Amino acid sequence: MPDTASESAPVILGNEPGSFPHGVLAERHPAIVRQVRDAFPHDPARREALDALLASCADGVIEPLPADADPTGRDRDRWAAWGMDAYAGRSWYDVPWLWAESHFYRRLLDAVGYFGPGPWQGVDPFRPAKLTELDAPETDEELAALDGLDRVPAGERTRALLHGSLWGNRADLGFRLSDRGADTAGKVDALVADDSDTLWSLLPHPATAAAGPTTLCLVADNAGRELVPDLLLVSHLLAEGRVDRAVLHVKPYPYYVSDATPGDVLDALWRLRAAGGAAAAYGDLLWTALADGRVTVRAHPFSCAPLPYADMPGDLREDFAAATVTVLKGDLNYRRLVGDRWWPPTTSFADATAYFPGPVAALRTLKSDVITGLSAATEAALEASGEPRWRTGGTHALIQVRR
Ligand SMILES: O=P(O)(O)OC[C@@]1(O)O[C@H](CO)[C@@H](O)[C@@H]1O
Repeated sequence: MPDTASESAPVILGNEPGSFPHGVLAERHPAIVRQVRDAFPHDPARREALDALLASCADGVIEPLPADADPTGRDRDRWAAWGMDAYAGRSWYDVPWLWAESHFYRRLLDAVGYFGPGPWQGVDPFRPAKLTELDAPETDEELAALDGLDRVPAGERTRALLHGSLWGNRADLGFRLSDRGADTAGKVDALVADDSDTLWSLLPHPATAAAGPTTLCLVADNAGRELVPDLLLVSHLLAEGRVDRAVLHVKPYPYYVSDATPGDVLDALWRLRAAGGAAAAYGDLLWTALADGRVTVRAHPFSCAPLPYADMPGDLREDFAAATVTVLKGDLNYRRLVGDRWWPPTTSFADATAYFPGPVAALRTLKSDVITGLSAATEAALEASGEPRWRTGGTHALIQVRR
C-alpha cells in the first residue's frame, strides 16, 4: 500500500445525498439496469433478476454472490478476497464507492446470465450501445481526419494522436447516461496538468534514443470512440519506433458500461481496417504486430477488481514492472491508481503513485471528484472559474507522469 498521504485522505463513499457518487448509485445504476432490460428480449427469470437488482439499487443491501455466481467458483473466491464478506449485509451507500460501483456491474452480469450456463452466457449486455457508437457518423469523421495527418510535421502528429487518445476518454457511455450534455459540453483545451514532455522523454524517438527496446503497457478504458484513438496511438508509436512492444490491458468481462474487453479490441480493429485510407494503414500495422507478437492483449481478473492498484497481485505487478512506462487511461483507472480518496488537489501525484512498479502515466478527463498533482495556482484558478463541475463534468483533462 502507498504510505504517507494515501493513508490520511478519507475514502470516498456514496452516502451523501446531492454528491456525485451518491447520484451515480441512486440514478446512474438504475438507468443502466433499465437500458439493459430494454435492449434484450430476456426471459422471465432474467427480467425478474434485473428487477430485483433495480429494487436493491434503490434501498437494498449488498448480498453475497450466489453459489452459482460462476461455473468454476473462482470468481466467487476472488470476490471473497476482495472484501465480499466484509461488505455483505451493508448498504450500497455505506461501503467504499469504488467497491459498490464495481460490485454493481458484477451483479448486473449475474442478473443477465453472463456467467451461464444458458443461452445468455457470454452475451455482453452493453454490446448494442458499444456497436452503435462504433458505427456512428462521428467515428467516420474522426477516422477520415487521419488522412490529413500525414501532411503535418511528425511532432505535431504525435501530439495530435496523444490528445486524441486523451480526449477520447470523454466517450464513456455510462457517463453520458447521467450527463446528457456530455458530448457537447465545451472542453477546456488547457490541461490542468501536462507532463507530456516527461512521457516523451520515456519514449524518445529512436533518432535520439540511447536506451534499448521499449515496452508500453497501455491500460485501456472505454471501447469504441476511446479505444479507436488508443489503438491509433499505439500503432503510431510502433511505426515511429518509439515503442518496440506494447501490452494492451483490457477488462475480462463487460464493466462500467463501455469498458473495453478483448472482443471490443477486435471490433475496433476491424472498424479501422474497414475504414480505408490512413485509418486502415494504422489498423493493418496493428494487425501485423498482434500477429507477430509485438502487441499482446491481456484481460487480467484484477482489471475488474473493486480495489486500488496498490493492492494489485504479483503477476500484474511484474507486467507493469517490465514496462518502460505504463499508461493508464480514464477516470476509473485514475481513481484506482491514486486511490479513490478525498485528496487535497495539491497532493503530489508522484507520492500517491510511489508504490507503482515502474514509470506510470495517467491520461484522463476529469469525471469524478478525485484529483492529485495540481499546482496551488491551478487549483485556485479552477475554484475561481465559476464552473462548479470542473472535477466531474468531463470538460477538463490531464496528463500526469511519474518517472
Ligand atoms: O473510467 P472512465 O470511463 O473514464 O469513467 C468512469 C466514470 O464514468 O464512472 C465513474 C462513475 O460511475 C466515474 O469515475 C467516471 O465518471
